[in-house]
Amino acid sequence: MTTDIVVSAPGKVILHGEHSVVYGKVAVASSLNLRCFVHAAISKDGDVTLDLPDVNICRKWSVASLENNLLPRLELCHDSHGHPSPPTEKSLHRLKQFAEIDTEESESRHLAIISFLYLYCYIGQRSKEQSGLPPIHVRMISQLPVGAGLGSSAAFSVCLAAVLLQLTGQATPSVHPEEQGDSNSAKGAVWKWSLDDLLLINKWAFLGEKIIHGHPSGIDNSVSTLGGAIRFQNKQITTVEKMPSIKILLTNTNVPRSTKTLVAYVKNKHDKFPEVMGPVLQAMEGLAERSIKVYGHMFDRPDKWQGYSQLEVSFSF
Ligand SMILES: Nc1ncnc2c1ncn2[C@@H]1O[C@H](COP(=O)(O)OP(=O)(O)O)[C@@H](O)[C@H]1O
Ligand SMILES: C[C@@](O)(CCOP(=O)(O)O)CC(=O)O
Repeated sequence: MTTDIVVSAPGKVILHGEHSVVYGKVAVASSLNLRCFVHAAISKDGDVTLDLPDVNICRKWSVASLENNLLPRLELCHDSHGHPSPPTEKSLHRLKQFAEIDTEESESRHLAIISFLYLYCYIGQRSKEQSGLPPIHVRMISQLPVGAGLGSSAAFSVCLAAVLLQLTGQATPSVHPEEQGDSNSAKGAVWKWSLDDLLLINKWAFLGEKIIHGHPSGIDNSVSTLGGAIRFQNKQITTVEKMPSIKILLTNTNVPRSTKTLVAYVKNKHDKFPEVMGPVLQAMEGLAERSIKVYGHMFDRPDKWQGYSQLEVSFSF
């Protein structure tokens, strides 16, 4: 059994279509060179530990209490497409009770605990390695600012899904043949996931995102799982093959905000003013499609400056 692993996943920037992607419009996102790292191991003390120093959380539970007091009280069901469903109202209440989180007013950072417990129970009970839930120690550290729109929650969810699937034998990376590292051991080697495993990780990471976000489009977890740049619409992912290397200045205002609250704010506007919001979302899609073409031209031609001025038109709208 795998006992000691490190996994990382990148943050993202949504270049076009932030928010409109939630309403099925085309969006473009690119991964960033800022990553979330998780170290996970089978623990020797028989406990489950969740250590999240970035959000000042460290919790420990015994496997026995998780198996006896939480797992049997959760409604773990699949939707009509066979995908794992987010917690029902009842399950959410029980998760919060178990984690001793205020059931009425929980902070966004506490959703990381709920997400962990739900994914741990759901994935853990399907373990191919052992009967019963595994005792594990999980520590996560991120280079991404939390709540700054760079996909910290998605990178968190991707790392979480990947380590849980790997520790329970449901997904296994293999050493990349051309990058073996030290020939006597796997140390220094580059590990790669198969596409099937990546899609499995993405599926579970989406569940984590649903817990933290409410109603995510799925773009963040998809680009964080697959890397590179993607075009995304209604859960359909296409790699943007002709993506030029461009410079983007990202500024952290140091004013954190909750994506869940912002998405709910836009939904409220959409519900109240559909005749205004409809054309706005359509226009955003037009800009996304136009920009994909500009990226293609920039990729093909060595003189990128002309492309930058065309991109400026998209961004200045
Ligand atoms: N490094 C981390 N450690 C623990 N939880 C994290 C971390 N990064 C993100 N999260 C979870 O994601 C939430 C932030 O998500 P969100 O509001 O969508 O911001 P972002 O735009 O950064 O994704 C945090 O409150 C926490 O629940
Ligand atoms: C606002 C939205 O388009 C992107 C959210 O990104 P972030 O979690 O704020 O980094 C929501 C979504 O696509 O699910």
